[in-house]
Amino acid sequence: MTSARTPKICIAGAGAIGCTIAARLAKADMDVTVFARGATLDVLRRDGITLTDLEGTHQVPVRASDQPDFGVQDVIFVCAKAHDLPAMLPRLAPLIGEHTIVVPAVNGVPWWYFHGEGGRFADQPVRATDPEGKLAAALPFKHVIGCVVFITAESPQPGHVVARNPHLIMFGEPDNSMSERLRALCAIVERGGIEARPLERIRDKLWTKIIANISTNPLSVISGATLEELYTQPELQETVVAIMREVLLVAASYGARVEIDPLTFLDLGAAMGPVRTSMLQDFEKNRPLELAAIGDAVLELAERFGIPMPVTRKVIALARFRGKHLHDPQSAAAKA
Ligand SMILES: NC(=O)C1=CN([C@@H]2O[C@H](COP(=O)(O)OP(=O)(O)OC[C@H]3O[C@@H](n4cnc5c(N)ncnc54)[C@H](OP(=O)(O)O)[C@@H]3O)[C@@H](O)[C@H]2O)C=CC1
Ligand SMILES: CC(C)(CO)C(=O)C(=O)O
Repeated sequence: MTSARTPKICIAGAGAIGCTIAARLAKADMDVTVFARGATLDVLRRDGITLTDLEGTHQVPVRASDQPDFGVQDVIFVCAKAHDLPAMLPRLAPLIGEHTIVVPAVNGVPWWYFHGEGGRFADQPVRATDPEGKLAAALPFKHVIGCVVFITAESPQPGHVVARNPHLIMFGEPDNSMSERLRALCAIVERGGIEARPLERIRDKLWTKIIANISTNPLSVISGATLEELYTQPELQETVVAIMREVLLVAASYGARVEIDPLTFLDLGAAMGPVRTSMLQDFEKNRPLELAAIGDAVLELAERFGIPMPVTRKVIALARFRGKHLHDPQSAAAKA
């Protein structure tokens, strides 16, 4: 991002998070193009995005394409599930120029986690998130700005999204610097009415979000519970807290400063209301579950320090079992 002209922004992935960000930025008259596909692409071209958030319902026209032929972009928000990135990221190559910023708005341990900061594991891959090294090969690390998405959103039908909590995204350079481009990115996002915070230690907040996701998303698939239920019902709360304690130890081993204790987590999470996690939404739509980035990657990082995670491991396995059997037409779960 180099000049004072209106920045070109691509939102790649037109689901719950992608449509929320795209609608907010397009509504603020920014130069937004959505990289979408299938039925969603048709809806976006015809009706634009219909976003319901705390400010009401907005119908926002957007440009949309399934071909990366709309020129080099200043910022690309990658808004797909972690397991879809190896197919999506290489397709975005024509949109990436020397100064393009790429922001993966994706839950879990990012594939770039060990890049930029130095330390004991410097430049090592996260195998669970980038098993074949396709992401590292598709995108030079210098383009990446990390982010943590604190938005809750659901897409009941293509091109429609409901996001009823306040919108907050935290951003940070992988090398922890407070760069010009980081501040410029935050200014763009703020113009769209999304609170944007530039951080010097993005990994601290990544861990905060990882703790939220790993302690609730897989358990929501097993139980069908909302965030409010997971954080308040005694039968579920005990497992949520056990997972949080296990992950806090891993986060601390990597030097992360997580300021929220498990009890405060419960209060904050319960206040989010009857939200269905993105993993529960995927389960109900019979889609693959984001367990590699949200679950396996944390187990992988724990193993490097020899930290056992018995509760977390079992809950991930149970969620995987449910997901797998829902996809198997012969299973009782699929026939039910
Ligand atoms: N939903 C939420 O409340 C939150 C989600 N997150 C995280 O944000 C990320 C995005 O989640 P969410 O928006 O919920 O996910 P969705 O599944 O709603 O959206 C993902 C979108 O990406 C599209 N997509 C996938 N692969 C491609 C491709 N190769 N080319 C074009 N489009 C593609 C999908 O298209 P198609 O439908 O055709 O498959 C879909 O529209 C995830 O990591 C999630 O964990 C973070 C915070 C909260
Ligand atoms: C809403 C929240 C925080 C639940 O863990 C989330 O990130 C998700 O649904 O994936």
